[in-house]
Amino acid sequence: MKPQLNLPALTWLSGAWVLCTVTPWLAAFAANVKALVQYTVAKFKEKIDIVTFPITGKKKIHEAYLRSSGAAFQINSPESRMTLVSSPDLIRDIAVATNEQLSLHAAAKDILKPEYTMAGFNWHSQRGIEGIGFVRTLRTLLTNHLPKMTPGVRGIIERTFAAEVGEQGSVNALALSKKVVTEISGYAFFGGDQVKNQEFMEAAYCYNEDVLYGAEILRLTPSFLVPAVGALMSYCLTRQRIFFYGLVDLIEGRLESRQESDNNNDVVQWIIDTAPKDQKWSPSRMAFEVMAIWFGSVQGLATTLTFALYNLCAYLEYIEPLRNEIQGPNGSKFLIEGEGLPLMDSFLKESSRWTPVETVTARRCALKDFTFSDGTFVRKGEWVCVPLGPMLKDDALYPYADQFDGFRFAAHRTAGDDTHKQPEGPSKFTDISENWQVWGTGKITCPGRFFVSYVMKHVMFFVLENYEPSMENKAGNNTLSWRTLTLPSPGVNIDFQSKG
Ligand code: HEM
Repeated sequence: MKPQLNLPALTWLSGAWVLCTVTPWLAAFAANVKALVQYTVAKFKEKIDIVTFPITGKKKIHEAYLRSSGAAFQINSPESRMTLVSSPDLIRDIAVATNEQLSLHAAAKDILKPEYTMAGFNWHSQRGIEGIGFVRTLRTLLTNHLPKMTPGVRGIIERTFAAEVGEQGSVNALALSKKVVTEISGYAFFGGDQVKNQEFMEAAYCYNEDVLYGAEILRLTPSFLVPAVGALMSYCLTRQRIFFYGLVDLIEGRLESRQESDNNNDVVQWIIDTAPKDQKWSPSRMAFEVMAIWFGSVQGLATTLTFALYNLCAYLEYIEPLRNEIQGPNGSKFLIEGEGLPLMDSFLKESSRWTPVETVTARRCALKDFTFSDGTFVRKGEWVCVPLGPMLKDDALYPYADQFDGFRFAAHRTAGDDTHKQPEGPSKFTDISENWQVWGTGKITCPGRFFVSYVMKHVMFFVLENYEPSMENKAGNNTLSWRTLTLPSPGVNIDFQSKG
């Protein structure tokens, strides 16, 4: 008998074979498609994050900080992926990293594009290779000189307010702050004679904004076009050249008349004196150094002062105690010693906590792969930062952080009993601490902070002595966010009524 084909069995068998071989393949295919879709969505989201970062970056950092419960977190920014750390241990990792590992200068170069925006200054990525004379210049020599500057500084403030406000009037707060800060900084940096050179001071006044706007355009330009756009920009930024060559002339003059220069007490002279002797800096190199410090100095100080004036107008109840302080013995002491005024000091510190200009600090570019002590890995070329803005609004660090308390940092015997206690006790505006990252961390802290405190106190002193300030538009939004910055909104005026 011929063997018969068992068709149903065969059909079942081939069906089983198809199921066994094709199903896993189908499953793998589906898994791959799913992974591809997920990857594409993630990449797309990353691109959206990057494109929208200038507008949403600050908010994203704040939200991620709240979710992180103290752990490191990552945010994509147009320049690089940022790893943000807020716990003391991880901040200490940044503080003790070597200059070859994490670089402030490389991150600053990415942001400011100085080779195009600062008259061609292409500084070294590693801090310290070309000396750090600027730290002694600002931290020691300028700070020690502050009390001697007081008559000159008071004269500048008086003249600027007379010209911009008069007996009373409504003026743009940022423009006024920039004017007065530029004049005082000019006096501290270049000396009394150079500030009389109007063309030079006009260029110095505009230089910061030219750098900021120029760098912003280059950051928005596709990378392959940056060299061409940058070269064109350098050509157009004529004020940078006026400022640069003005500084070169000033420095050459100082170097030629060495004897006379010994009488100069200003930043230009101290940069000449502290320049690394073994590197034989040219006048141009010294001029670049002054330009870089000038940029760091004027913009941040003018914006911080603007916010302090805003807060004085927003919280008018502080005017009376602050005025009593300047009219008492603390006021006279400040005019002689250039420091003090504990209530004013606390008010300025609270103002910086309330409205910090920068949301991140200790920004560093990893020059090589870097691993934090908790194992968080940062690839070469990426950035690390500290989320300063969210930390300053954290109840765990600042009790009732969502309330403005102008005297929270003052000793309670001077401030009264109704203020919120800081767990660590009273502190000064210029103090450095683990929680107060406003001035930086570790070996890189702001050497200009004593100058900042001195200038802000003098301007506030003058306002309290002479005016009753208030916001012209009380309901308006006075600030705006761009990237990680908080800036004064355009057109915000303060009404200065004569105190009578
Ligand atoms: C309110 C205004 C200011 C704030 C909030 C501020 C803040 C800072 C911070 C946070 C750093 C450290 C940078 C980092 O780690 O990322 C720094 C560095 C620096 N600041 Fe300021 N600063 C201000 C004004 C000034 C002024 C007025 C000057 C000059 C007179 C100045 C000169 C410098 C210099 C030269 C450095 C670099 C220090 C170094 O590399 O060792 N700053 N500043």
